[in-house]
Amino acid sequence: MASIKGPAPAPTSFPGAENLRIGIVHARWNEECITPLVKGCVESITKAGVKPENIVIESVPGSWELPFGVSRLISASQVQASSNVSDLMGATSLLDDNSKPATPTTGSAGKSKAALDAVIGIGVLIKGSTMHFEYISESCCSGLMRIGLDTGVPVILGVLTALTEDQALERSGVGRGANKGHNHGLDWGSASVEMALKTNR
Ligand SMILES: O=Nc1c(NC[C@H](O)[C@H](O)[C@H](O)CO)[nH]c(=O)[nH]c1=O
Repeated sequence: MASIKGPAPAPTSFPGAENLRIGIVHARWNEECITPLVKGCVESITKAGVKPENIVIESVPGSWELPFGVSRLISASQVQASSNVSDLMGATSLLDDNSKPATPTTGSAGKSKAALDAVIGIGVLIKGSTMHFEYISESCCSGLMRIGLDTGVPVILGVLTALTEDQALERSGVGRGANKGHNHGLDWGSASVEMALKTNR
């Protein structure tokens, strides 16, 4: 019997997307999954009509740091929008020499002055032999939820909590077998644009 699981098709048009500014903060663990997930996310955000220069990509060491990184990026973009600071993150940038994002930052963070309209937190957690996975997963997901509710800026959950490497690879669209799976980054990108437009009404 075919599975009933899965998202309903995303909207096919996103009027107003050309005015949006979207942030992506991704962890740097399990980059064989992170890289396609970030690329899929950027692909669906630009396909929805967001200008590439309005997509800001930052990276953090791991999923534990995602809530802090997302929170920091949102507040920095709001400061920039209100005070026209030239560099999005200033001296305390999340992005430094040894933390280049999985894909080059498509946006030029210092150029656009609007605050971020939505942010996606992307991480890949793979169960190991200890309880580390459970504690990071719960803290990361509840932290990201809280930031969205506290700030009013939609925060999209882009965290894979996989029990096996194959689960993670397949949900990144790069499965090892004949079934490459589905790149969930595509869904996260569409969700960020939809939620940003719902919030900007
Ligand atoms: O342990 N496994 C993982 C992990 N650990 C690091 C953690 O997120 C954090 O960066 C460090 O504890 C430092 O604070 N981070 C991930 O994104 N995925 C994992 O699968």
